Amino acid sequence: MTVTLTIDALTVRIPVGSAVVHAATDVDLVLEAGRVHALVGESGCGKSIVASATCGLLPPNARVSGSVRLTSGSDDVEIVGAPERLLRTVRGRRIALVPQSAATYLTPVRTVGTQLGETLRHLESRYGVAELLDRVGLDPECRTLYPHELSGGMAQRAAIAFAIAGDPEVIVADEPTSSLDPDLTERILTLLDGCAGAGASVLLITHDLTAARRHADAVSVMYAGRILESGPAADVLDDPWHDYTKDLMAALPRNGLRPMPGTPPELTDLPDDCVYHLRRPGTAFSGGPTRLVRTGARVVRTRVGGGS
Ligand SMILES: Nc1ncnc2c1ncn2[C@@H]1O[C@H](COP(=O)(O)OP(=O)(O)OP(=O)(O)O)[C@@H](O)[C@H]1O
Repeated sequence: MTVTLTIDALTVRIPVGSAVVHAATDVDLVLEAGRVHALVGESGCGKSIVASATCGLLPPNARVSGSVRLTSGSDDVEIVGAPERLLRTVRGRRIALVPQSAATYLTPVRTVGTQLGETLRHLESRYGVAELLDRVGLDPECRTLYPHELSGGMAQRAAIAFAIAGDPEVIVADEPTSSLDPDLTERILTLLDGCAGAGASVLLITHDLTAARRHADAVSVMYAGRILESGPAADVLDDPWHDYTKDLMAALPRNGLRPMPGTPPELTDLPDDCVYHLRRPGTAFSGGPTRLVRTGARVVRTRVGGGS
């Protein structure tokens, strides 16, 4: 059965003291079954907030509008605003999150094996503890370790084992390889490819544009809470249309390491419009109202009445 996760006009505002963080603005994303969709963009642009929203795990004081809809045949579940008892039936079984700070999700006083075993029983999983640890490249002996005995990379792999335990329809992996060496990175990304190959929708949040190019079918580029460009990964990353994506690509070592202009903005009390023109004066894509314009399989945020 084809399952999709459709994020539609997702907007998240988080009050912090007397200010408001514009953590996500009008985010549209469609995750299709059997495909890896990469979400890229600089630190603090809102990628993890989108990840949390897909699993109903936003901070309790967040103000959320828009929709995150899981569709499978005639079964339609809306995540935004769903009661916790419904979310509990969805998390792990239908949508699983590989959190960015993997170690903090484990209970410190129980071994990895005990916690993973409980998760497997709860999800009525078809896997065993040793089998899952092996799939993520961990020695099955790791079952006897406590979370504080895991390195950052081991904790990340343990988090992936928890996420895939229930064969979820959607896997949201928030920088799952940031603490791993190149070999393990490749192994984990290949494992996620395999999950997509078996029918899952995978959202891969990453700073690694080369990995996104190699492993993702589609990519969305995010800046200051907004999607600026989306489309097939090879098209967008080899031939970017938006100036922001061009700047990101030009900053890669293989493209000459040209530094990004300026620095990313604070997301506190941003104006209503896209703000990339403040970093790159003269860009035709930002500076005034913008909207996402579709051309074939590609979508690019374009200035209304003056875009390129
Ligand atoms: N619990 C929270 N309360 C208030 N603001 C938050 C909270 N979580 C995230 N933010 C803010 O929301 C914005 C987006 O953060 P987010 O973590 O989603 O960025 P990111 O793109 O995932 O960054 P990175 O690549 O560094 O992980 C940032 O300004 C961040 O400070």
